[in-house]
Amino acid sequence: MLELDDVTVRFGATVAVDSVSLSVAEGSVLAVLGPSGCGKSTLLRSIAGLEHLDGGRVCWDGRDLAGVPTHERGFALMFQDGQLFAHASVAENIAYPLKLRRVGRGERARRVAELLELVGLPGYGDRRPTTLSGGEQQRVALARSLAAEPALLLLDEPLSALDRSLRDRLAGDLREILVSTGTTALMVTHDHDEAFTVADRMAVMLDGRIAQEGETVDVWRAPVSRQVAEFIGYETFVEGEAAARLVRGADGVGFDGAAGGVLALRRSALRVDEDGSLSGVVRRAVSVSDAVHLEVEVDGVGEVAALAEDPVHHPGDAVTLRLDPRGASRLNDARRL
Ligand SMILES: Nc1ncnc2c1ncn2[C@@H]1O[C@H](COP(=O)(O)OP(=O)(O)OP(=O)(O)O)[C@@H](O)[C@H]1O
Repeated sequence: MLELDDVTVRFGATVAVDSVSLSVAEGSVLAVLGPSGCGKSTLLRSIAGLEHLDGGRVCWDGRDLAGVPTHERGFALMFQDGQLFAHASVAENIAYPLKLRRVGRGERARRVAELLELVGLPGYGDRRPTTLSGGEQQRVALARSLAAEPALLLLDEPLSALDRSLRDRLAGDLREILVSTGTTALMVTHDHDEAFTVADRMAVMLDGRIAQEGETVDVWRAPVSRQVAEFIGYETFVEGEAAARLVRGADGVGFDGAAGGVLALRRSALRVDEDGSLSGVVRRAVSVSDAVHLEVEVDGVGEVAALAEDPVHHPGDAVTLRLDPRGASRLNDARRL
């Protein structure tokens, strides 16, 4: 089990990691999710032993790792660009950590075949990394990271260099591979969908601090602050009477406008529906791959982000919306960190 206790890392006047405490249980996957510059890579590097800690402790199974060099921690690292050795074959790349551990030739070949199978690239052993697609290269990098059966796998934006559709597919595969191998992992990413797909738990990091940590579904459903909500994809924020009006008649939200607080809504929470109880006027309509993104001025509420299935709505059109409570969350100010 990995435990971080008040970890702090400074670069001059910049506090890149500010008193971070987190744990990752054996066999589970934690995603540290945050915007560019929030300190997530520095946090990962400090776990790997690549940064000097200005405060706090990094412990593995109860043992403080201060003074334990990177190569003796038993952790593996995987980066955005897999950093494969271009001059070596795929099989040699994957076998590299095994060679370092003096695993014999026959056993190495057996493990390489097994790992290529695991990452969906059987028969690719003799290829050079430069002849592979970006997604295939990341699969090879993952196989190499898993070769030595690391106690902890540290993943730094492992899918960021890939295009969207490939990233979605590989995120699902990554999840399956980590679960099937029982790997304990910590992944840093700025992509909330990726965090949701790959991890069991999610820690949202803002300005060097952990703003919220919990099971991915819980963080997804109940962000503790507007900043966290915005970062995980909530787009509309309303309060007071406007919020009460929005949820009136929608079961399951239970928002009392008079009690204060903010109602956060994902775009998917407001859908065009001819039986919907909210009426408004379309201000903007943008078609995306499988839906239409609308901005709708709702009477007595203001402009909200909504979703339509067909591209039949134009600015100025009157529409009615239905609220789906699964995409709505009441931000609880009391729990704000
Ligand atoms: N070696 C360094 N020297 C000085 N400042 C640094 C150093 N490394 C990181 N920083 C600063 O620390 C802060 C956190 O950087 P870090 O790379 O950890 O963020 P990040 O969340 O991983 O961002 P990104 O997603 O853009 O990589 C930033 O303000 C950055 O400029």
